[in-house]
Amino acid sequence: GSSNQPIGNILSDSVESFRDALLTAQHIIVVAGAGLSAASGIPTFRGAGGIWRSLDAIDLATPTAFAENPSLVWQFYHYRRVKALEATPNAAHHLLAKLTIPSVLKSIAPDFKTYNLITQNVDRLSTRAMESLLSSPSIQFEKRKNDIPTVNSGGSGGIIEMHGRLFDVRCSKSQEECDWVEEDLSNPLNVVLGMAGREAESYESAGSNSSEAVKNIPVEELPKCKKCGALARPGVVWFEEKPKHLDEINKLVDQADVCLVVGTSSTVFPAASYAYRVHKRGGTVAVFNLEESDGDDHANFVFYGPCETELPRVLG
Ligand SMILES: CC(C)NC(=O)[C@H](Cc1c[nH]c2ccccc12)NC(=O)[C@H](CCCC/N=C(/NCCC(=O)O)S[C@H]1O[C@H](COP(=O)(O)OP(=O)(O)OC[C@H]2O[C@@H](n3cnc4c(N)ncnc43)[C@H](O)[C@@H]2O)[C@@H](O)[C@H]1O)NC(=O)OCc1ccccc1
Ligand SMILES: [Zn+2]
Repeated sequence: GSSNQPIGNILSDSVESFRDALLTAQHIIVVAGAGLSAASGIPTFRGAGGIWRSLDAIDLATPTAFAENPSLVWQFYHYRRVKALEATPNAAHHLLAKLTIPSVLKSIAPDFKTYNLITQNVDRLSTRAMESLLSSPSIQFEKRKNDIPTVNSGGSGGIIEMHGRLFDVRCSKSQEECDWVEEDLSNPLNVVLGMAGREAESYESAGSNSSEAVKNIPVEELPKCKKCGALARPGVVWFEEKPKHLDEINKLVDQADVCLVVGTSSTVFPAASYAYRVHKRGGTVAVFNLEESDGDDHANFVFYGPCETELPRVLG
């Protein structure tokens, strides 16, 4: 573990001991981050992945950046929409989805009552993994046997997208002023963004990652609210903005006795505080990460390596 390990926080990587802890688990939560989608080709925020057109992703995901340059921020999110549409869920997404099947989860956590995924990712890959699970033949049989949860069915089996959804488009006015929002999977989202994206790609393939590739799209050509005609924005939660579903999440965090921390650097709050809260109450925390992260400080177990192989190895 990292040098500033608090005294007494013995970190184990024993699959056996972790599986033992699951035998008495009742309320299981998973807190996931960009590392969950890394194997699907979605860049993470840290390292090279976090740089778009030589701009830091974290600086673009703010209300200020959008107010100052909506053209730039829309091209950033359009790029991520294209990436996320081209991507497919990986083994880690599928494993976490499969655990929503009671008979599957019971085989490793016989006493479980609730299981919920709290994701910081906006790429919709966990939902797609769930949708393909629900449409798979074996599930149809299981469905008839006992009630399979639908996505976000409150209580258990839910996928909670606390930082919003990349494919949601909403009015840029405040909720109170205009509550228009719709999920729009069209690619491109609009012609101008499509053209800008394609031109940028030619830049990129010419090896220059420069901000020159960013077009200056007039605001009136950017996506519009279909209710009041105002400028629209991506339906994600930007820094300084209140995350979604906080009440439901806080209830789940307060009752959880097992928390899996998957592919997150545990640096963005309040998401980074959940494992700590479970650990402080004597719950079991297991971190799945390629490498050491701040999450190790409040964990009992750590499984270093790609989560797309470690999750199936430890929980499959
Ligand atoms: C930078 C940080 C210090 N700042 C914050 O936390 C801020 C401010 C703050 C609030 N409270 C605090 C307390 C202390 C300090 C600061 C704060 N928080 C906020 O602003 C939040 C909102 C934060 C949400 C911002 N939106 C995102 N995303 C959506 C948009 C978009 O995506 O564009 S955050 C975004 O960045 C974060 C990136 O972190 P990760 O997902 O973990 O990704 P990262 O690249 O960092 O790490 C990847 C990890 O995976 C590992 N990995 C890689 N590959 C693999 C692999 N294959 N397998 C396993 N692991 C792997 C790597 O090793 C690495 O560890 C995610 O949360 C992601 O969603 N809002 C808020 O607090 O509002 C107030 C409020 C509260 C209540 C009521 C009213 C108002
Ligand atoms: Zn509107």
